[in-house]
Amino acid sequence: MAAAAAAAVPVATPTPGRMERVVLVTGASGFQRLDFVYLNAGIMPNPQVNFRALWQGLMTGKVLHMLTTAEGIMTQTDRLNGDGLQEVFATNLFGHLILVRQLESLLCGNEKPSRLIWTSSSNARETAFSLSDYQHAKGQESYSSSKYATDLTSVVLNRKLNKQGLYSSVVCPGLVMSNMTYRILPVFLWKLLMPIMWLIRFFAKTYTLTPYNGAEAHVWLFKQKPESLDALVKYHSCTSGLGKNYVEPRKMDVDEETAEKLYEKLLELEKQALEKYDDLLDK
Ligand SMILES: NC(=O)C1=CN([C@@H]2O[C@H](COP(=O)(O)OP(=O)(O)OC[C@H]3O[C@@H](n4cnc5c(N)ncnc54)[C@H](OP(=O)(O)O)[C@@H]3O)[C@@H](O)[C@H]2O)C=CC1
Ligand SMILES: CC(C)CCC[C@@H](C)[C@H]1CC[C@H]2C3=CC[C@H]4[C@H](C)C(=O)CC[C@]4(C)[C@H]3CC[C@]12C
Repeated sequence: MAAAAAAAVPVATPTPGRMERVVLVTGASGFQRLDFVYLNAGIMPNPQVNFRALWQGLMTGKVLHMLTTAEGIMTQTDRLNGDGLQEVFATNLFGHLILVRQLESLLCGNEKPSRLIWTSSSNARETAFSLSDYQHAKGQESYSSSKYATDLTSVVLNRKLNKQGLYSSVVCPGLVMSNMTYRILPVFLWKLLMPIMWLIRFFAKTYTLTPYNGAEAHVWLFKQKPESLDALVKYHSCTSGLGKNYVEPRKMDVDEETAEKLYEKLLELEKQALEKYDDLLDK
């Protein structure tokens, strides 16, 4: 059991709507402690790319920023899930937070520090997020909002739980070919674009393109001492034009007061969700 407990535990993080799976997947009672939890599940439903804006970006010198962050060129349409929550918020952030809170006793107060590693994105943007609409019911940038809320949540978790030996980090894997990106453009088009993207990579180092390259920051973080990491930094997987992988730390644009306020709202929502699913939880 000690060996199992010392291993990194990859968990699919279900949305609260699939609360049964939280208990099933964690099998929490079988472990004495957890060293690493990677929080990676994510969705981007109904993505729309504004190619006209991308073209204008080319004319105005903003194209590289657009190609790496998708700022100003991507929108999504979100919907409510079966629990009455915005689906992107619930999947990309809230489901993970519920999981973390359920695992808190295994993550905190251990001899060795425990680690949370959230897959965020360079698409996270403050202007897409609003405290008064933290689930992003009103806008069309639910993905960006959910990733910004993820960054804020990680910052608060560090403030609250570092003393108890829990450290949280956020990473961006860069642009990776995955099921998510294959829903943005068809696979054949991405394949045709590949030579162009290899060229773009000479200028945009976050064009990691493969899951292997995209995992560079995840693997790098696994090897770092958590005390040496900066809670206000996002760790980006990068690949050079010649294909060498490395990690670039970049300061996040986060306000700690907003982070605290968001966390209060998340805890309130968690309380409501747990009351609703009380009978399913392993007590
Ligand atoms: N691809 C990219 O360019 C980038 C991706 N990211 C982030 O990386 C992470 C992984 O995405 P990526 O690999 O690209 O995309 P994929 O679509 O390939 O993977 C998403 C994963 O999330 C799981 N998932 C989705 N919804 C739920 C749910 N409700 N409950 C449980 N699991 C769920 C999926 O499981 P299943 O298949 O069983 O549904 C799947 O394993 C995401 O957080 C994404 O935002 C960040 C930056 C860039
Ligand atoms: C010549 C090609 C590369 C043109 C492709 C245009 C768009 C389909 C893509 C340009 C930028 C891409 C993205 C940037 C950031 C990603 C972000 C980090 C993420 O988390 C999910 C995917 C991205 C939004 C991605 C999506 C496709 C682009 C908009």
